[in-house]
Amino acid sequence: MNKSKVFVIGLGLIGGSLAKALKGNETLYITGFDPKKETMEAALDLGVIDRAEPDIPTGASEADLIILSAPISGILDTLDVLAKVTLKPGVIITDTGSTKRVIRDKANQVLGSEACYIGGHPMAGSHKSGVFASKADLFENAFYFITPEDGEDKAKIRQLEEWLSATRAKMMTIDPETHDQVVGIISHFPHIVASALVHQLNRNPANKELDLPRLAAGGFRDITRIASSDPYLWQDITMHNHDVLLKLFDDWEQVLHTIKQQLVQHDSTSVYSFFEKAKNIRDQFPVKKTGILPPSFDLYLDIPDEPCEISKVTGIIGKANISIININVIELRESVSGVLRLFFQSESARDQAMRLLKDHHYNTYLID
Ligand SMILES: NC(=O)c1ccc[n+]([C@@H]2O[C@H](COP(=O)([O-])OP(=O)(O)OC[C@H]3O[C@@H](n4cnc5c(N)ncnc54)[C@H](O)[C@@H]3O)[C@@H](O)[C@H]2O)c1
Ligand SMILES: O=C(O)C(=O)C[C@]1(C(=O)O)C=C[C@@H](O)C=C1
Repeated sequence: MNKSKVFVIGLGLIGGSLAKALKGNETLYITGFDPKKETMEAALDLGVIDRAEPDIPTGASEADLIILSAPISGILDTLDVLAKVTLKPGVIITDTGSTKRVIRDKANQVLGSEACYIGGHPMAGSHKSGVFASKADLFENAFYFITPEDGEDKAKIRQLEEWLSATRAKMMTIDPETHDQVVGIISHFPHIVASALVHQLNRNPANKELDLPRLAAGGFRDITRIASSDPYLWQDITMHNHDVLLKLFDDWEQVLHTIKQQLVQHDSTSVYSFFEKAKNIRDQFPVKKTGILPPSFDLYLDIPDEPCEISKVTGIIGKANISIININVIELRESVSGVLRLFFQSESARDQAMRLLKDHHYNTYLID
């Protein structure tokens, strides 16, 4: 069979996950490049790609689809490199960058008019980075933004969507400007807020004495999970969506100012409305299977108070190559058996872990 060649440039979390998903399509042959030698080797060893390319021009010149999945600055640099390569006629170039306007402008500036660049952005990810965190099902049920230019050849858009359909994501066409505003609200600004909450905790004098992270319960952990993301990636994203974010700071300051004034004035009715309105809106969010806010699938189990009990549990799960995204020990005091709460990224991972632990005679249960 004459396979179409997909060349993935940047084999981290997103490039690796896309490569793995696209490998599920037998009509595609996946090649890859990453400037980090150890990432290339790992991508080959893990079977993420079929072939490692020695450099970008070599891989790009043979490709039918080129996917740019480096950090945004790397995507911009790669466009400069691609501009000097003789590409196959009909090749489609897409990217996964978290902002779209800057990349579209650069593609228009450096690629010839015959080149077909169609922007893309899968709306799923993680606070983890790198090829080892990549997963074939990362994008399942998530939205996948496609940002073609007005007048783009419809057959090309269909072809790209068909190749990307192996991700089982939901394709949505949007223009780059609207895209950047939308992701500013639902992704970029929340990352700033999550990191700001961590800074707020850290600078409070009580932190020195009481070690506040130790005391923080689920709420603080949930809302700040994304603050564990790669700082370089988020410097890069926020600097490339600068104008949208500055406007959102104005909105944010207004929201905080309003609730602050209500508290200053002891206006309990308005304070109630503040929380009630947010709850009503939040409660109507559609339930997601995976995607923008990957839910955690939690498993509880009783553990005896014995040395190394937690590492025994994580060892059993780790051996089966199942990732635990978080662990919480509930009421484990000396000589008293406790409850361990394990968080998984998917229902199937949680259920598999449950079966394994049952096989090892642990008492496991689910709580809604
Ligand atoms: N992390 C997320 O949740 C998420 C979600 C959707 C989209 N994105 C976007 O996808 C892209 C990749 O993000 P990621 O999370 O996979 O990051 P990552 O750090 O896991 O992977 C990036 C990879 O690109 C490589 N790289 C760095 N500079 C390069 C260059 N100049 N040319 C080629 N490769 C280069 C790195 O070595 C690394 O392997 C970014 O543009 C990001 O904005 C990220
Ligand atoms: O789930 C996470 O950890 C993410 O940060 C994923 C997330 C997001 O903010 O929702 C991050 C960046 C993207 O471009 C798309 C998705």
